[in-house]
Amino acid sequence: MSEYAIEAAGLRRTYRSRTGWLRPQRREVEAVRGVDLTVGNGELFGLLGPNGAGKTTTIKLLNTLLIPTAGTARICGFDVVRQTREVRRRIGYVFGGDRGLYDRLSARDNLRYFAELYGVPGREQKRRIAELLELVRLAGRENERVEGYSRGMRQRLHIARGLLHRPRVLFLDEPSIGVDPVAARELRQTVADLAATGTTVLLTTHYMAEADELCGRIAVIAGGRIQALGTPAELRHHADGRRVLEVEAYGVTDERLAAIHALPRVREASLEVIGAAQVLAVQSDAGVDVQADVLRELDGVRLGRVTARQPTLEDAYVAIVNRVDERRSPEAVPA
Ligand SMILES: Nc1ncnc2c1ncn2[C@@H]1O[C@H](COP(=O)(O)OP(=O)(O)OP(=O)(O)O)[C@@H](O)[C@H]1O
Repeated sequence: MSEYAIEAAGLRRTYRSRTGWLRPQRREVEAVRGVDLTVGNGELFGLLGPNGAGKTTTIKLLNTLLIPTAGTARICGFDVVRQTREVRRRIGYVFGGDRGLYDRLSARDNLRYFAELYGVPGREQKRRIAELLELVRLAGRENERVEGYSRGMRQRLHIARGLLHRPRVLFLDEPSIGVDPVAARELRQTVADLAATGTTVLLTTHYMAEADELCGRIAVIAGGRIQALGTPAELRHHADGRRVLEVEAYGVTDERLAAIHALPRVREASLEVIGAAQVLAVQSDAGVDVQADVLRELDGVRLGRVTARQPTLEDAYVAIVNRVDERRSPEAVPA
């Protein structure tokens, strides 16, 4: 058995497309710009990054759905371009959202159908399906039609589907997208249980908290490149020596956020929407108090609590990703 479940070296992918009708222009988007990565057998590895960072493209290169423009990748030692069949036998792919299941069928019948499709031998099907229903905590609900399932239950059923043929490596692309917080917690439990069975999991997510809770190591990807890679504790160091001012607000515009970010002693400024409120997090160097400057920029905006706190992993993530935005070359170049 290969030492690594996933290996990527210099992986690149450029999309070429045409835009415009009257004066068509060829455009190239370098979605993945040289990714080097190794994931050990049985690891639960997170790929984290903002929209358009290149996460899905990276996954599709690794799971043989896209061919790399350059570079190589191996799954369990098999080359994703030259040994696709060997690779496909060893991988499962589950993506977010709730398409791809048969609503009129029960969970069990969905799994039976896909087991047939994936060539799971008849005598094994029953046991495997029962095992998986147990793993994704749908045992007891397996005879109900999927149309009555919540999003979280559907997502867990998707995971079961992706595991029917006992893949060594499971790609989980944004599993918690559109799922409510309680269901997301159940989903995280399923992913943790799955990793405990020894399956290697590559998980992509927008949510740092999710990656922090689940993953042994995380790669932060932005602008098509890995910007930082390590355990959650190691990544946290990217915000060492910072302090964070947190302001609850209602109605901060993009312009105001940009103005705060541009303040001379501000290192980062980010905005998160939590229910009806916005939470503005402003990073500065540890010894620097930017509160007065920030509040001046927020003049006229309704504010709630203002607190100073130590940086979290989320702040480290913002620092890593913003660093990229600042020095980023244009993403699309006319061909
Ligand atoms: N089929 C395609 N044709 C052209 N450009 C594409 C295509 N798919 C993705 N892109 C572009 O490639 C870049 C990376 O996209 P990708 O979907 O890999 O990012 P992502 O990190 O998965 O983002 P998200 O979190 O939004 O899904 C983006 O700029 C995107 O617009």
